Amino acid sequence: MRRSAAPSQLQGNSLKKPKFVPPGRSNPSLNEEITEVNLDIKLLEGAASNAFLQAENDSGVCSSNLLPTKGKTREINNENNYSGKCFEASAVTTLDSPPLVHLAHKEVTEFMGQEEESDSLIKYFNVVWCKPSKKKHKKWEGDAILIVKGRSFTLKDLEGKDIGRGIGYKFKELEKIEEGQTLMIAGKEIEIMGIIPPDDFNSGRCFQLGGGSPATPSSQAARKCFSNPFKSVCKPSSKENRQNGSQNCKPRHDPHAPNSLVMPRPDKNHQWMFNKNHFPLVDVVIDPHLVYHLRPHQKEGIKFLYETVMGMRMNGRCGAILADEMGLGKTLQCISLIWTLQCQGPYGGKPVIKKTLIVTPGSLVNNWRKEFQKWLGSERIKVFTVDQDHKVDEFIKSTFYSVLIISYEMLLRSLDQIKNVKFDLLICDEGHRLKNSAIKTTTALISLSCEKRIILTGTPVQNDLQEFFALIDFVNPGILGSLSSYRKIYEEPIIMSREPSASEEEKKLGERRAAELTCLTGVFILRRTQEVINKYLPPKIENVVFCRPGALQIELYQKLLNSQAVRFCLQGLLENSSHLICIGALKKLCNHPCLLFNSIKEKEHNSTCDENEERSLYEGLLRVFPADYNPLLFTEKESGKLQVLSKLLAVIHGLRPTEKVVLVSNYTQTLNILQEVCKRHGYAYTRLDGQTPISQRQQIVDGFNSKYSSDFIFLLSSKAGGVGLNLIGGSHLILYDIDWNPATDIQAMSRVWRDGQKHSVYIYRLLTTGTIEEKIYQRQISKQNLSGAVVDVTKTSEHTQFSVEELKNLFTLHESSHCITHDLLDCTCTTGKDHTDDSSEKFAMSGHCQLDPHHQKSNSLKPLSMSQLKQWKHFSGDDLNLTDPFLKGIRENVSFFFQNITNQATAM
Ligand SMILES: Nc1ncnc2c1ncn2[C@@H]1O[C@H](COP(=O)(O)OP(=O)(O)OP(=O)(O)O)[C@@H](O)[C@H]1O
Ligand SMILES: [Mg+2]
Repeated sequence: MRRSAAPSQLQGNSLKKPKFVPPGRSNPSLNEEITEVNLDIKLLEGAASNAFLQAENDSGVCSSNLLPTKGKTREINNENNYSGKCFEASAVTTLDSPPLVHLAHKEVTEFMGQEEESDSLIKYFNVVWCKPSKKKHKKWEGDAILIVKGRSFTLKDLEGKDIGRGIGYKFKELEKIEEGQTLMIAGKEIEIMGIIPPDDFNSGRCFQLGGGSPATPSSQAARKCFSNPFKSVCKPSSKENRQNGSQNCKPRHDPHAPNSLVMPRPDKNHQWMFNKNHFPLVDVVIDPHLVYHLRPHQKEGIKFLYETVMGMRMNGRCGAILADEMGLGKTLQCISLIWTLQCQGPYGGKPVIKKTLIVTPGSLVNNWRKEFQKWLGSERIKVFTVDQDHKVDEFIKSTFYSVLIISYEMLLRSLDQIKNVKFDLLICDEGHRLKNSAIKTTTALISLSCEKRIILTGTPVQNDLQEFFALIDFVNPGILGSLSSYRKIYEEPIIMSREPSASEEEKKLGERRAAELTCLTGVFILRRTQEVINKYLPPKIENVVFCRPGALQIELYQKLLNSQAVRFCLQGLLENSSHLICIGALKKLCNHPCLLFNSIKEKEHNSTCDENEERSLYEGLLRVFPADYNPLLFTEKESGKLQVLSKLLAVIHGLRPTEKVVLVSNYTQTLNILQEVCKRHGYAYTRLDGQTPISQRQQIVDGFNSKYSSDFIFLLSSKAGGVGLNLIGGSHLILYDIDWNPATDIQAMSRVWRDGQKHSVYIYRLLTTGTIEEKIYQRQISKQNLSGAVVDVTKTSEHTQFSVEELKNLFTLHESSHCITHDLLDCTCTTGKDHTDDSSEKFAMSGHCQLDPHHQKSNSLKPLSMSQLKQWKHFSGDDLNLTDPFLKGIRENVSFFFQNITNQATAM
């Protein structure tokens, strides 16, 4: 887009130009409400007919012109400067500028009669605007989008906000608008910079970069991002230095060697921006020592990271999100990048970075150190990990280390010191925790001046598009504009288009905006799914096991459902979060009745009057327990799941005595019970939960993974240690309970099926049949709201708000069903229903249902959908044809199984 003098005139009057912000730089001063962009088309369509009604209510309308009179132009002006004033447009012509069209008057009477002007007459233009002046060199104040339909127009700034509107112009004048023309509208002088194709408007692209493509440096701020990335490393050099430099300018490794991995060369534009000293171009070649180990997707990933942090993919924007699914080796890709940039660079071979900061969850600090050691040995890169005995000070004082690895918690504590260090590269591992820009960790990291930022995450966005914005804005600040403009331009249309009541028009707009957002952010986000490493991994056998509840559980469950508290919830009589207390009690009961017993006792001893609901929930429950009930002496048969678990452990131990089990729960109290079961059966175990000191975590993990370890079971709290851990010592993973957020469960399940795993992996997810656990599972697999909109945007964690209908469903026990999840699938097979031997045979022969044969079975770690679940094999617990030896061993207490095998061809 030709931009004439506008950008050059920005200098020196920053206060007045906040809206001249390219790639949607945020404009915090903008508080006014923004007109809904997604309704533009509607607005414009309605504009003609509603014009007079609107005018009457619009404070910006000149009252004397309320009823337009013949020969007068009506102006609607939203700008404060002009508010309430009737702007009489006058011809302002300068010698050099193109002739200014004075938009002239209209015939009001004609106006109403000419509504038939068709939709196809909507036109969009890029413009720059300023206050009217006769000066030759205009002081353009901002970019804007001019939308013209028939006789009406709307002028929007790049945040999507209306900054001017008008109706009633002579059709001819609006029709003949062309590039370079200057107009006076809405009290502003505008220059038409170019025509915007309708697609660019509908996609929202025109609001970014003033209509330029992401790869074109089209604006001031985009150029500003080209701040010399090498300035700290590659000092401006004298002629002499340059010559010396040139002599050493050979690639560090042979770019022509077989299997060499050479990074893409910067293009002319990049060279012009960053190689002012005209150093010779040198190939950046990844150390063959590393290349030897790299998987193909990792080679691609390194190229992607290299190009992104070098500002080669997007106008000097240096932030990247590597969102590969879990276990794809994001750590190795980053280590390769660090090692490369620390030793090499494209201009004269000068290294690009000196110091790197890696921020990671506490339990992974030592895992990073180990990975550096694993791939680069201890001599190449000197890595400093912060812990209680090794403080940031030590790193600062020494010139020995180039990489600082620190936990998020420690970062907050040492922020002041860290701010004093010049880091050239910042890597945030498990960076989805930065999804909230208000939290301390995010603000702390934002405050670091480092431009090259990488977020690593296996679960990029768990909740919503605003969280997605926070991640994007962290790595490439301002790229999506301010939060308010992002909401108007992307979030609202996308969400609106997914509402069942969305009109065709809204649907289309939402789709286009989603596509545009994907396109815009896709330049610096890379996500590969687990499929890419499947072939390097052993088979995975995933089972969902529906466990029959014990008699005590059923009785207590019914009592809970009949309690006054639950009844009030269902009648919508309780306003606060008492339904969560009911849900919590049911979940505890599913894990084991003794957990519920403990809660009741606890409430008995220290209840306050505002806990009436909880007491009413528990009323009469103690009588259901045996009189001498001792929670410490709990039995396995009291809980369906515990009974199955106990059998399962015995079967695994019996059939595969050398294999190990990772046993996961979300609750420490439940882990205590599971630990007690280990003790009772004499199983050697180790445990990692929120209480485990960070310094000990890696040791515990290493111990378990070691082939010399005698531990049979690893007790893991998914919330504390679910992310990032490598637990390949275990080949069986049992999820004892279920979380509302599928990402938590997926994270936990991904700990064992990853690179380095030698055995077939067995995953068991235990659910209590007919209970709330099944409902949560269904919610996990059926809720896909925004999935696929941008990245894996899955809105699932909203578990605090339920409609009465939803609560009714949650608070129902389905005693007679073998598996309500299967009942819901509308599967024609008779498995799980009362069936004869015949029917079970029929099912066994077909292996599994194929109700949806066109649906591709996916091995990716995305939350399952109902239709994917239909593809899984399923068996009732009493299926005589059950061949899986593990399932056979536990079938007695199981009402139903779902099973899915990945990499079956090589299944052992
Ligand atoms: N090319 C490779 N060859 C062999 N092993 C590899 C390779 N790449 C990675 N690994 C190993 O795979 C395991 C998983 O890697 P890593 O921890 O980096 O995964 P990740 O992508 O960070 O997953 P998560 O999202 O769960 O943290 C590690 O033990 C790592 O050493
Ligand atoms: Mg990781």
